[in-house]
Amino acid sequence: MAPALIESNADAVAEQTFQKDKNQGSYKEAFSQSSATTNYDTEINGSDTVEPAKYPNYLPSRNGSQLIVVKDWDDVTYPPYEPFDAYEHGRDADPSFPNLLKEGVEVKDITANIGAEVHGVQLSKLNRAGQDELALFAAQKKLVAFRNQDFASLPIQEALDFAEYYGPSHIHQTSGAPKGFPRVHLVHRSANDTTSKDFFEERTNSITWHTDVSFEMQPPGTTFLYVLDVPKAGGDTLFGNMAVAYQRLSPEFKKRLHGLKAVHSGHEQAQASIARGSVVRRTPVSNVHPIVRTHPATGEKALYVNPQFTRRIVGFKKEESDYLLKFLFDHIALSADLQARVKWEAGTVVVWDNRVTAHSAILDWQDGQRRHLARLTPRAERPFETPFEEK
Ligand SMILES: O=C(O)CCC(=O)C(=O)O
Ligand SMILES: [Fe+2]
Repeated sequence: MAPALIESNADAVAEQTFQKDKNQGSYKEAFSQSSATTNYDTEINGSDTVEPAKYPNYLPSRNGSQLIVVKDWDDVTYPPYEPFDAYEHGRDADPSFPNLLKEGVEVKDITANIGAEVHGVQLSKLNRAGQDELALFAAQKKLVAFRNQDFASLPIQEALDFAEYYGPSHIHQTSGAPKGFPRVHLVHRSANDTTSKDFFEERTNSITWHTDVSFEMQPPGTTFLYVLDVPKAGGDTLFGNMAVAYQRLSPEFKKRLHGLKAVHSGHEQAQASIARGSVVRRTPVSNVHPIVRTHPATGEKALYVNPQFTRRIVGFKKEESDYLLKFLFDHIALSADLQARVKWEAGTVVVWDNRVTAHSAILDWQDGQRRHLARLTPRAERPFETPFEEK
């Protein structure tokens, strides 16, 4: 049986993987749902009795975001995505970052392999050159936590306009959105939500490594996540450096991975949403991407597979594919030496590059506290690969 957490939440923001139960013709959850859930059932538009949201304009709304409940694939809100020419602003950046990291700005690496924390920059005030530098800086550091930002207090449209410099927003197929802003992806667990207990009745941990919506033909690149309400302790987000994960492999193993492609599927996430009586906004898709992708600004190669959406290596038999993917997923999950966790505090905006990282929410905070974040998700180029190079 699926954990009660799934059943009591109308929508799951974090991507999930479900397995088809062939006998029943229904979908069963096969992997953990992360802590990132949007709960329509217990709270709509701020009717929470425990602790009001600091940013009620960012609470999930069904009507405002034109969500509809669909029972089959005929009745969807948005048409399929068409290919578009992505422009990589990181390529235009001055690598000495004169507009982003002006004198007095403090940059502290979070770990040796991934992440930086920055004080003294106001993202919303960056000029275009500074925005270009931000794309390159995020690609190099993989994730950057900017503290004391005004993003959450800006009109939502202004925050969206800032992010859309990097590419057209992704509209999530199942997640919640604030009223009138379907292009904002919400991560929300209300203060009166007590379903984590049920979750851990069924699961030993909540870690769900993924890269966002990798099933799309043109998945996101530079991505923004900012905090609205945060628990007193816990609710951190884990990030892993997938370029270092690639570099760690032996030359012979890397050579074998080059040229391989894998199927990434969004079908199960959509089906699971329908099974919960929730929403699907677009006909679900699968896409094939290279297992090693190259970053368009840095030229760096990175592993591009994740346990939430990557299903099968093209051309391999099932057992071969399962075996290799299990190794890669374990490699990503176990390599704490290429990971960092972001501790959210009021005013934090994390900018990360979804092309060269994986991440996971962590469900560990005490019930009775709201956790509420918003994600802006510009879409980028179709993943591509460049040949293996002997180092
Ligand atoms: O809730 C979190 O910490 C992360 C959620 C997430 O995976 C996302 O917004 O892409
Ligand atoms: Fe995510």
